[in-house]
Amino acid sequence: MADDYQGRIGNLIRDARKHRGMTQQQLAETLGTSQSAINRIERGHQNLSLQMIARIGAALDSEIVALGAGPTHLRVTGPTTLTGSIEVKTSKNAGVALLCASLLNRGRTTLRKVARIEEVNRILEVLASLGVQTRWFNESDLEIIPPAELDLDNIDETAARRTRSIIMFLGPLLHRSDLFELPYAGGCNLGTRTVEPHMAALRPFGLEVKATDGSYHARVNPLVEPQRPIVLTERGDTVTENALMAAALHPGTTIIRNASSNYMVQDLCFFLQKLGVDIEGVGTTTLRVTGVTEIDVDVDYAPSEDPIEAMSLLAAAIVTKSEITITRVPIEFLEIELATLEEMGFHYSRSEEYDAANERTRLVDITTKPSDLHAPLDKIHPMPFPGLNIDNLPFFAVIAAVATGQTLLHDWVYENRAIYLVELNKLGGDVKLLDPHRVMIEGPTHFSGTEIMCPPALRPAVVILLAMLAAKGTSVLRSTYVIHRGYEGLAERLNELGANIETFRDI
Ligand SMILES: CC(=O)N[C@H]1[C@@H](OP(=O)(O)OP(=O)(O)OC[C@H]2O[C@@H](n3ccc(=O)[nH]c3=O)[C@H](O)[C@@H]2O)O[C@H](CO)[C@@H](O)[C@@H]1O
Ligand SMILES: C=C(OP(=O)(O)O)C(=O)O
Repeated sequence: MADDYQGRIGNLIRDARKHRGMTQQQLAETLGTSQSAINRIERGHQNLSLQMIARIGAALDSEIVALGAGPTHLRVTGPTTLTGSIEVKTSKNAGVALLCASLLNRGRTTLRKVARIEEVNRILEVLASLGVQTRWFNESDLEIIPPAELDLDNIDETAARRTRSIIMFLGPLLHRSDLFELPYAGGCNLGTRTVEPHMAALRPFGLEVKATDGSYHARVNPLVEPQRPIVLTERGDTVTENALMAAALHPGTTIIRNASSNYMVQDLCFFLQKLGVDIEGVGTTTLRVTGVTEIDVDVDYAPSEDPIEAMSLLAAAIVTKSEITITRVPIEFLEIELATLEEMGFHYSRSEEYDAANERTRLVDITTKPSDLHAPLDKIHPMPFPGLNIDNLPFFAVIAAVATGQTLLHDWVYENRAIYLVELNKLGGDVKLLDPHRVMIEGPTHFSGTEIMCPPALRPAVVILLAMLAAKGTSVLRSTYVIHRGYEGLAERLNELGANIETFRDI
């Protein structure tokens, strides 16, 4: 039995290592051991101490090697000053949209430099359960090959329920099946997130959905087609993407009004254009889509960089008063954030613009200058693009905390996200919740380290981590899955800039 147990652990470690794209040699170097020792461990020929298992789990930074030891935590020693250069990864939100859109294509889809994050992993698990073959190569390129028929009865419900993005299967699937079920969408716990706009946008394509027992029961009438422009009642990102994907395989022209023109929608449009779908109005709120009856091409596409990760890194530099260079910043999706920061006294320089690999999105490199910030004259609130991005709003909480004066943040969109920002008080902040949508933040704050449980929302969780970087002493951030949902190797990459963040598990 003992041998069997060691063998199973060895297999888990090998799978997790491969999943991270690491060689045995690389893992050995991280752990300060030899490649042959790793080889022995993976073949189940090594008796491992619990401590060693925990160290391997931390090095692989993976929930897969939980080995019953539970979630990962971060121990941060501050205050930190960051130096050096960091590259922005491609976006979570385009990544998941493109994975869903790959279901439109009967040919092979290759996506370049996809962020290796848990949200992507969950969608890959769902795709695998439907019979889609996916394969990572070159570390972060992804090949997706669909089967002739999707195995819709076998959908991985556990994976599906952990992401909001599963809702974007509706648009492509309505072309694949007349009757199917999808588990309810999950994602960040931000209060009620309606799916009604999705149903309204897809009804003109014949989709009727009944929501019961934790599932959406979908029935498609293929004879129904849009008779007039589809007017979205909300300018939402995923609802626009769903309408686009439904329109892509609808032969004829569909007009979508009040469409989101946000970054992930643009990436999806560029991808669909490569699949042969004609789309006019990309970057505006009226999209004119002329679809095709079948898509069967080998397509290669590189999504653009993540404006939210870029904002997170800017916030890291600002709260730690550091000079760092953030490369590959998608500038058109960060202009209002930067203008607001400039009004607050933030100094930086930027390079000339250059093209992202999709040849459409404009990028710059930004070098931050340590600055003394003051509160803005007006409140800060988000708007659909080209406004200040709703996912960037939480970062203004930790920035406002280090600025002198009072800043009002108004998150009119989410019922529950602002609430988590009050957690900054545990680190010495002065954040008052005026109502579920508004927080008043008074600075400057001298953060000091403490232990905090990760809020169940990605951006607020990262906000707390950034405050910990600036905090004096040791902090612990517990249960960090939610961060891995949207950021690849954030702790390791911040450590490369000089942060002191250790990943550990309870054993
Ligand atoms: C996978 C993905 O791409 N997720 C993004 C997407 O989620 P997603 O498109 O799923 O966003 P939701 O549909 O949840 O919309 C967010 C909230 O905004 C409200 N709303 C939205 C638009 C509008 O014009 N009026 C309005 O009231 C909705 O009712 C909802 O409460 O967009 C959100 C808002 O940009 C981002 O936070 C998410 O990161
Ligand atoms: C709210 C977010 O994501 P999701 O839509 O995946 O929950 C986010 O990216 O901050």
